[in-house]
Amino acid sequence: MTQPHLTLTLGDPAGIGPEIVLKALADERLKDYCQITVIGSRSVLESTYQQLHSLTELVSPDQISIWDVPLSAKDDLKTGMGNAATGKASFAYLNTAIEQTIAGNFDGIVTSPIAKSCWQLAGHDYPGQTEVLAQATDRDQFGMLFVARSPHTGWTLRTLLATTHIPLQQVSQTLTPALMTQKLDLLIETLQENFDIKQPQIAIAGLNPHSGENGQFGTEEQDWLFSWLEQAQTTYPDVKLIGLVPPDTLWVKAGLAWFQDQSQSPIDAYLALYHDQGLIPVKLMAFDQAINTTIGLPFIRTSPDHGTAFDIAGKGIARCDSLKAAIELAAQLTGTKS
Ligand SMILES: NC(=O)c1ccc[n+]([C@@H]2O[C@H](COP(=O)([O-])OP(=O)(O)OC[C@H]3O[C@@H](n4cnc5c(N)ncnc54)[C@H](O)[C@@H]3O)[C@@H](O)[C@H]2O)c1
Ligand SMILES: N[C@H](C(=O)O)[C@H](O)COP(=O)(O)O
Repeated sequence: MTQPHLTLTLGDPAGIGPEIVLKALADERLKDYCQITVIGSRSVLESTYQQLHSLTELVSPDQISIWDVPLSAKDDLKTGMGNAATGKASFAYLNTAIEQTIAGNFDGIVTSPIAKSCWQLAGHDYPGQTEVLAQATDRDQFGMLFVARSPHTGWTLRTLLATTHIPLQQVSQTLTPALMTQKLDLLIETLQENFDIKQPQIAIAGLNPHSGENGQFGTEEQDWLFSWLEQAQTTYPDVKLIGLVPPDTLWVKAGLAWFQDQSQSPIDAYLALYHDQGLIPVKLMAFDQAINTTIGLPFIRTSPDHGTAFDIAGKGIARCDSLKAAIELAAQLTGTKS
């Protein structure tokens, strides 16, 4: 089987993207999994290399495949200071990757972090890269799945977010039976098709404290979530749906399976109802291992679970582990894409 040819976008050029790209690609083992072409500014990679190669191990830009998307001469680039120019540049890197992947020149996309605020400054009103990818591929059913394999026990934590970049006060009104069904359908398809888990066990979080405590602390569970779950279990007799688990204890066994013994949790995936309900435990346990995987696209797209880290950009101390894990997962899943 030929190796997948992935494209890796540079992300916001003022963030840690250029540094972690050169750090990750310094690992020769990645060549065992895939070919990689970086899409971004060659000059930014060269200046990052000049600035940091004496502090940390980096691959030289002349040793890697780069699809150069130059910064415009007037772009004001200061490492650690995202702005409209860096937002414009990172938006262009992503769109070039999408165009070339749709054209069949790449098998999948790995995206380095962008700053949503810089996209806004550049006039691109998207909540993130996920929505750009979905719009460009005409997909209205897609999901944000975080995948992380424990370096302690080998157990894999998978967490799908039912809602993502919306204000907390909008979560309850955004959650509907149709949305939950859409996300659960995608999750089950992904577990069965891409992870070869034919009869998955999926835990679903409640929304309110203690899942509403019989309506005492909120009524969404009683009003519709419990009946939706019952219906969903009937729809999927081969899948074990567990819930609505009170969110404050939902992750306890995941923690034991992550740090102590994988048999502590038989759960193949967690369905969290909103961004931080799912990502606080993911990033607490697995910050350096977790991979953001967009499900529902016609091609594989992964991304590290962290952002542009403007506060440490240019210091040579950013870790590339999550990016490397994203590259490895993209290579692995490209082979299984149905
Ligand atoms: N995948 C993505 O594109 C992605 C993910 C999350 C946040 N963001 C965006 O990034 C910007 C900054 O977000 P934030 O500050 O909330 O989160 P962040 O992940 O950029 O940083 C949070 C903290 O973690 C540290 N950190 C992050 N990545 C690290 C790494 N690889 N190695 C060492 N330390 C690391 C940072 O120094 C910072 O202290 C925002 O605009 C946000 O929207 C993008
Ligand atoms: N919510 C993700 C995280 O915290 O890692 C990230 O912001 C996703 O954003 P994109 O849609 O731009 O991948």
